[in-house]
Amino acid sequence: RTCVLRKIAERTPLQRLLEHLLRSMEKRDPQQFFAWPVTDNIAPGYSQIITNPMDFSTIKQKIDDNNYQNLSEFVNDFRLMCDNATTYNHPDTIYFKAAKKLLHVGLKMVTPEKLRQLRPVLT
Ligand SMILES: COc1ccc(Br)cc1-c1nc(N)nc2[nH]cnc12
Repeated sequence: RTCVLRKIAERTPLQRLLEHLLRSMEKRDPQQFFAWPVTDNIAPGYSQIITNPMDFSTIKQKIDDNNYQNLSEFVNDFRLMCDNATTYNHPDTIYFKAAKKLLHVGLKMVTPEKLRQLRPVLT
């Protein structure tokens, strides 16, 4: 009988910060346009136009894999996700507009002032 030692996934402080920010950002995407990877079925030719796809589920996986070394890498993926939507979609589409709004709201969550307010909550 092999006794497998289960490594309980302990969260680093950075992972806890990023998970909190991810949850807050996901709330600002009620239509869930950014919840999952964009497929070529949904958006014809997407994979040819967007070379570095990104979405919230991928960001979540990277947090769980402890793939982000710092906040900036997380913010870069968030920005990439929004920029992809404004690259592929025309300005008069709901996706372009949703991406612009989401980027703006999301970046406001990571200002020094907002992060200072978070410290006691997360530590
Ligand atoms: C996962 O993507 C979607 C899911 C459901 C629906 Br309806 C639309 C999208 C979507 N469509 C397009 N053209 N551009 C995007 N950028 C991010 N989302 C999208």
